[in-house]
Amino acid sequence: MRSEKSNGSSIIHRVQEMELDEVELESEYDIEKTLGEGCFAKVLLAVHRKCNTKVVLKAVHSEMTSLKAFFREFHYSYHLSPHPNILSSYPVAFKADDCYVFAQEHAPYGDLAAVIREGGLPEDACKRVAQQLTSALEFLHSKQLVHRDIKLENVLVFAPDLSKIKLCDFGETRREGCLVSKVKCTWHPFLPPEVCEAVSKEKFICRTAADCWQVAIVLFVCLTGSPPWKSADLADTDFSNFLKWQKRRTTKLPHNFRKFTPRTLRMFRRLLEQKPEKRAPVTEVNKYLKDAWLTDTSPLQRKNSDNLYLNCKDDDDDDIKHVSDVSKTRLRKFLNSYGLETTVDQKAVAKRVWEWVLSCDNNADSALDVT
Ligand SMILES: Nc1ncnc2c1ncn2[C@@H]1O[C@H](COP(=O)(O)OP(=O)(O)OP(=O)(O)O)[C@@H](O)[C@H]1O
Repeated sequence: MRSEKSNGSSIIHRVQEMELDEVELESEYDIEKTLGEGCFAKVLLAVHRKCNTKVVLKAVHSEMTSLKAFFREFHYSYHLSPHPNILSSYPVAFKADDCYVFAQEHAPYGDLAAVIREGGLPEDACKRVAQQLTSALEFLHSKQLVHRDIKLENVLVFAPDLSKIKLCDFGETRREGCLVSKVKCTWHPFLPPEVCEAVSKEKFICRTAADCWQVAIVLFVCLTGSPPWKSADLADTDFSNFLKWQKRRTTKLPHNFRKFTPRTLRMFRRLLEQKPEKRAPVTEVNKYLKDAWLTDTSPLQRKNSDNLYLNCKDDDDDDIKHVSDVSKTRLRKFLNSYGLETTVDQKAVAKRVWEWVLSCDNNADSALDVT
């Protein structure tokens, strides 16, 4: 076995902390808009006045996260940046008002949740996502890191035909083998069974296999437009039907898997293996990239294909934003009906975020951007 030092991964496990300068955000940056809002952070598109450079500022509320957690996210984000399918973070971190802030590059087309359409995306676009996401995770896993929160919102889009995507949000990233508790705020349908069954606050071992499961769910959603089940536990009929088929207790293929070719089914069977120790590594996906994935292209998928390429020719940012906002709201509503896995008091978070939004922004327009 190679030592950590010889494969160059030791630096990445040594999270560096530093003195954070206090910066008055509005005096150094023009805040153009709020790009996104997660459970703990607000993501702002800003122009650094002195350099006239457009950057994205991820501002994590200091009451909702520890300095240690902030440094960990900043450290991993920065050190993983060299990979072409990982969002680039800049070596810029500071404190502003009640937030810890670091800077990133801007993804002009938002996240994958905004692109997903009812009926699924065209097969070639899904394969492009598969290849790039796999490459990013291979890189992470080679450094013994586990992302732990692979979902549509954490895959950013740099080209509307999905020929360039990047993985982001390393707030939950941990070293493989360490003890972790459940990710606090994520979509339930994306959780692997070993995480679903862990009791809240209970610690369990962090494994790369969790990312492999989540990649499979992301690909399933890309190909069909919705997740395969509400929750990966036996009480969920869709999941238990899949499990019966997977374990060859029945030949009856679950209805939502019927559009896949035998090769795609094999890929899902291997990546969605119930036991993490038996689950295929993320590189499994590469074995199927040259195969056909869908038995037939549905009319909806054909329409979505036209839209995807139409976006490529369309230079009007506002139109793209409108289409993606509508799509994202639809998907969010849908996933909400499936349940958000969270131990966070959502009302308290929302109240605090709003207080913070109002106190951070001098300008009422940017506060209105928050969805
Ligand atoms: N660099 C970027 N360019 C464009 N949009 C971005 C960028 N970074 C984040 N976003 C948008 O902001 C959203 C939230 O970002 P991010 O996942 O980093 O925040 P978070 O608070 O960690 O979220 P979570 O709820 O997953 O913990 C993303 O889903 C995306 O829509």
